[in-house]
Amino acid sequence: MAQLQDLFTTTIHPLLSSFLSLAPSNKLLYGSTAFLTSYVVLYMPIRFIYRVYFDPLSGVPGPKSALVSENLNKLYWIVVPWRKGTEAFTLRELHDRYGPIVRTGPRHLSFNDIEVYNQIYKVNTKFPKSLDFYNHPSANESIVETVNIKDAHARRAALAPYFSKPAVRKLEDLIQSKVSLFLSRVQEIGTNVNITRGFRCLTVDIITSYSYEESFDSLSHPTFTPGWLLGFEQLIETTAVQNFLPNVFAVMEFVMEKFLPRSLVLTLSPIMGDVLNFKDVCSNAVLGQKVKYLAGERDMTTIFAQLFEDDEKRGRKALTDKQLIHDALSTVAAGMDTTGHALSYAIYYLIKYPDLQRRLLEELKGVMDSPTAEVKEEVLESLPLLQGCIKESLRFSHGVPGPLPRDAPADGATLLGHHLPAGTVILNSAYTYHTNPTVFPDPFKWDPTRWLVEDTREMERHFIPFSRGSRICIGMHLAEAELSVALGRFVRRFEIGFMDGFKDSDMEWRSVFVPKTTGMLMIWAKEREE
Ligand code: HEM
Repeated sequence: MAQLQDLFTTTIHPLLSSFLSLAPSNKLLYGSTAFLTSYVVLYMPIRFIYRVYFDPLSGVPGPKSALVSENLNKLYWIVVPWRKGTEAFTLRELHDRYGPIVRTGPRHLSFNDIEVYNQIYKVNTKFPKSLDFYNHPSANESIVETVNIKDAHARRAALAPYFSKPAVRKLEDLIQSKVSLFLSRVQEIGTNVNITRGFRCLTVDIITSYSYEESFDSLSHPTFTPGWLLGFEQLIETTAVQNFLPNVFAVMEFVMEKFLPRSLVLTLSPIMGDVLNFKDVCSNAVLGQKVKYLAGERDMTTIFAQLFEDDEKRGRKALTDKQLIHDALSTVAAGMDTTGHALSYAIYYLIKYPDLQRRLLEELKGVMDSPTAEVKEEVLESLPLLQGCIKESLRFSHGVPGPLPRDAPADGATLLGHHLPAGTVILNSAYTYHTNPTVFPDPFKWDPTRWLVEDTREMERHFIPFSRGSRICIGMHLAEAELSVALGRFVRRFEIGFMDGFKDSDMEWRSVFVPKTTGMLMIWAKEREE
């Protein structure tokens, strides 16, 4: 006790007194330096030791460097240029090194075990989407980012009837007519066709016609490059930053949207300008429709119309304007790039492997006697090689390749023999499952014939482009119909080839929520003679 008193009078007291006698600006400087130093030199090492040896997750294998700081881990994927968007690849490597469960951060566990996956992504799951990830200010009130299980269930229930298989069958005329328009536009352009963007325009015109009665009319753009698409491409680039600094992004967005003329925003930050333009297109579409609906135009058969009013029978409130805008934005995003990307991969590989293209053409000729013949989706769905090409392209594009994080429930969970306390964030990446060499031999080979064998059950069990369970992709049947009709009719109609200058490396991707290729798929297309 006497020693403590000595320490106080000889060291601490003089230090404190001289600190208190400093000028206020010096006080701030020395105070923050002392705080930062003790944070880095004392707090961080002690916290690190606790995480490595004493934390409830300390028994889970994984790189110890990942336990230093949650924020540094996130920052790593944002600021190191060559690591941007490569998290999915790293997670797969970590599973190769450490096994089916890896601790990838202080609170983060990644899994590579399909039974665990099925337990988490199931109907009536107790594992909600994690706010650690679903917090992007531009979409955090959308259905996709609704983390509360009950709220998400109510919002899905309102949309589900519009996306069931029978409902999508009723959309066949719309899908076929948009595909016809798309094919004639491709024929007209003929050379230097940016088919990556072409497929995006096709899928977005379908989903916007269904959502708002009027499509964005992207297919009529001379080069498939409408302004809003550039905005979308920029928005998707900002997802990691939005996730890391949601409040900063939200404030920036708010200030730029409400207080600055758009021309100035476009000069100061072209990315933000494009993002806001894209947001405007989506919000004008949905709010414009709401005005018409509330003015008495009630005979709309679109997805959004029923969300403008309370549904007393089901105890559901009308969506707020912010929810409507976020849904409009995320439905376009969810439905466009995923489908477009799978179609681009199919075309890329069919050009690369002409023998497979010839085989597919023969199959298609069996149901379409001329390059421009009509064919029902139902018929295309029954063609084994076409469906093999679609499955393989979905396996290669993954839907969302990186983790779709879920939280451990409030009372924790035990997975693969480890207890996960509440607050644990659980990661599962489609990329890891889709490239498992035991299930998909030679996994990086695009091989649609792997789906033509008698027993595909093991592959199907590991095939998760649309996710599973109560948060499975709501647009899955629509996407499947678009994929069959667009790919089948495209290959039957055109001879195709790469443009000079196109390189295989243009199709390499990194994950910005959805995959983003380094370049665009540039092709020529010429109508077949027979
Ligand atoms: C090949 C095409 C598609 C793929 C691979 C795909 C994939 C996915 C995946 C993996 C999820 C789960 C995301 C998560 O857990 O956070 C999802 C959710 C969703 N998808 Fe798709 N999607 C496709 C097409 C579509 C289409 C055409 C629509 C049309 C509207 C759509 C609308 C949605 C919506 C609204 C959700 C959120 C569901 C929820 O959170 O409960 N998707 N999709």
